[in-house]
Amino acid sequence: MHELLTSGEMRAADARTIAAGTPGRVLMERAGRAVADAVSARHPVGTRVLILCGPGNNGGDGFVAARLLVTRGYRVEVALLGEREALKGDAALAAADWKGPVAAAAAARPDEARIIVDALFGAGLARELDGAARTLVEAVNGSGAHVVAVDIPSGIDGDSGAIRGTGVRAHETVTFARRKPGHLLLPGRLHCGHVRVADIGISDDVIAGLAIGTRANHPAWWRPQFPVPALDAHKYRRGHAVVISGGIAGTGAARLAARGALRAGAGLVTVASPPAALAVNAAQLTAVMVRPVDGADGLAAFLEDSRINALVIGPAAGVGPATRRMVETAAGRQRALVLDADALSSFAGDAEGLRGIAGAMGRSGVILTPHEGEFARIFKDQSDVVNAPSKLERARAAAAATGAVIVLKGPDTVIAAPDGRAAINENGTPWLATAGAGDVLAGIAAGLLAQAMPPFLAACAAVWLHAAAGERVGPGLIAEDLPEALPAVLRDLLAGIDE
Ligand SMILES: NC(=O)C1=CN([C@@H]2O[C@H](COP(=O)(O)OP(=O)(O)OC[C@H]3O[C@@H](n4cnc5c(N)ncnc54)[C@H](O)[C@@H]3O)[C@@H](O)[C@H]2O)[C@@H](O)CC1
Ligand SMILES: Nc1ncnc2c1ncn2[C@@H]1O[C@H](COP(=O)(O)OP(=O)(O)O)[C@@H](O)[C@H]1O
Ligand SMILES: [K+]
Repeated sequence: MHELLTSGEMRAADARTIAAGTPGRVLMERAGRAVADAVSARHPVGTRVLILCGPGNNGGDGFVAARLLVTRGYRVEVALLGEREALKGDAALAAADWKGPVAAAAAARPDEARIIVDALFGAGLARELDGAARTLVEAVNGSGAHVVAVDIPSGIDGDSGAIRGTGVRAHETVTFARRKPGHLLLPGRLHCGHVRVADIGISDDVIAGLAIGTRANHPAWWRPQFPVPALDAHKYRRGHAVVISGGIAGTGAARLAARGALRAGAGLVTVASPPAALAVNAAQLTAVMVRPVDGADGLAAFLEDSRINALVIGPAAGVGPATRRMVETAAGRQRALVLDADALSSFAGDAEGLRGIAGAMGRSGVILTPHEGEFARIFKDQSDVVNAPSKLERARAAAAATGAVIVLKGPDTVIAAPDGRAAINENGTPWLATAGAGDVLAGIAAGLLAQAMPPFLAACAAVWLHAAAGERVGPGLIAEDLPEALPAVLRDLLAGIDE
């Protein structure tokens, strides 16, 4: 149920269902019924409902909802954007079954409605809203009515979440079969309100047959591979993660990451500290160990210990050749890697260099955790990456370009694998927008890599756990709280209580 369908994939699902014997008009009837159900679930019979229908099948769903709501006793008004004679196919059939008046869109009075059903544009949105469509959407947004969007708020691009000209701000959205990327990606998500998925008879088999590559990031699909210590576990079986510390004025970030890795379950975690910062690190670490490691040569010597199997490089590490050499040293010794912050900025404009790193890693895997600023810095010369049509596709293109798992952070974090799989995260809280939160995320990812979780799933799990920890702490959250919130999050996760 967590697949996210593009408009093209939804069309394919529709076509396959119709080919298997369910007429399109029946799908539309079920879609319209789900919209009518959403209205009648919350609003008393007799309430005035304005249904705004567009020129395509989204409008057809609106005509069905109008007919059903009248039979249930609602005071329904229908306004159509475009000419009734221009309606085609199932939408024309649905309009013919509506026996009430149809006003022109220009005559609609959104400000007088209690409820507005937005059935203007759905998956067929093809360009920016302008003219009458734009005026109507702006009137809806200014109306104060409760707005129910059909499929996706009109003006929101279902594939990218972008606003095309202007976009309806809905209180709830009823979509069909599965959600679409635009329901999760910003700014689309902010326009959708509560999203409910209605079953209109597109089967799970049809969806499975489409081999959908994008999902909402949900534990259901990575929990089976989530590392849980066996009865006879010992710490070395749970992996040894290492975090490279910055210099004397920049040690906190590494400690945050290290604490995240330890709480995520790595058996041992060591902060590898420049000798000059050793005392600062040592004074503040207990369960996390600390070792003096001097530059790339020091790291090479430290990595003689083959039990060290995952590293975080980047938090407060410093931008420049010294950090790059650390990354190259770790990659050459085929340890799983999480590259964050300064390690990413050390590859500004050099996606090719990162590709070399991922190429040197063999099967160990590398996870890159850029925020938007770092992402833009790395890929500034890769127009196919920076100009991809959505955050989802940018992350996917970046993963393909580097051969690394990409975690493109933010309120709608996208996790993408080089093989094209991608997940959009939806849990979390804006309280995570605080210094050091990203360092903890890098550490959690490394903790899972140390326990041999496959890199893409480890990245998905880390993002979800980090966000769930953020939700649990909530107001007042500081980065130090996140590792400490993990035990309760993990307990619920492993008990199957999904947040
Ligand atoms: N695919 C499916 O499985 C199902 C689809 N259904 C509905 O069908 C919708 C998709 O229908 P369509 O493909 O007909 O597309 P839409 O109804 O979303 O929009 C297409 C129409 O809008 C016009 N248009 C697009 N962008 C415009 C703009 N910016 N300004 C003015 N006009 C614009 C197009 O010329 C076309 O006439 C879905 O969103 C859903 O609501 C449902 O009936 C149930 C089944
Ligand atoms: N508004 C938000 N809602 C949810 N999560 C957020 C929001 N803003 C930031 N985050 C998350 O917080 C973390 C911040 O990381 P980052 O930008 O690297 O900050 P820092 O470098 O200070 O640690 C990321 O995991 C990001 O996804
Ligand atoms: K709509």
